[in-house]
Amino acid sequence: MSDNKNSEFENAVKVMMHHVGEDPQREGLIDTPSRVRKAYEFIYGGYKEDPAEILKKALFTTSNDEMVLVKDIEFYSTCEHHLLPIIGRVHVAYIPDGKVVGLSKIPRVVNVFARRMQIQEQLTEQIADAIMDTIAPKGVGVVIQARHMCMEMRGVEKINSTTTSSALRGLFKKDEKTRSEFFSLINSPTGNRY
Ligand SMILES: Nc1nc2c(ncn2[C@@H]2O[C@H](COP(=O)(O)OP(=O)(O)OP(=O)(O)O)[C@@H](O)[C@H]2O)c(=O)[nH]1
Ligand SMILES: [Zn+2]
Repeated sequence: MSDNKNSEFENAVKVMMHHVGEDPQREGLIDTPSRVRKAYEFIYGGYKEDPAEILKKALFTTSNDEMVLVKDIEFYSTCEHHLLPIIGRVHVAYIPDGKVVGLSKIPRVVNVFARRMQIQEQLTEQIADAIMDTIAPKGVGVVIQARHMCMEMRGVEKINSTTTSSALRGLFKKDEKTRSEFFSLINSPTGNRY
């Protein structure tokens, strides 16, 4: 970002601090606007990345056509209404059709979409659609379980509620057996992790 844009952002942070009753000039806050800018550049770094490009970097030919599930991918996002954290885990499964993707690319794609201003349902769908469009598998299933800080720290103040959303494509939508296999794998305990 240019110096001009950086100071524009940092001035906005000072305005916000002043608005809530702080003195942006007090010693402890002097460097805060630039820290907030750097934190935002990371937290919203997903706008600069292309999920299709990430997935295409590691596509391998296969004859395997059984379900692949990457479970418990933790993520941090922010809701587009209050810019407060959404904290949760994503489960992503797909059934290959001639191609498998490098496993690490799935959490990478989760990060790209999570590091944007989001609502949970859209995040769920974007992950499913990116995999469907780029790998062209027989089907994709994505489930997200998350906590919304805008429902905990403020607003309705419910600290124990969890929101679950799902996006099903191809066989995961059409075939009852695939869908139940997916949900039972998600719900089965991971045990000691191997
Ligand atoms: N569907 C959906 N809603 C969300 C998500 N994150 C936050 N919200 C909701 O977005 C809504 C925004 O509602 P508004 O009435 O415009 O905002 P508000 O006055 O701050 O609402 P309260 O949170 O109820 O105080 C709230 O009900 C939030 O709970 C999300 O990921 N998905
Ligand atoms: Zn919110």
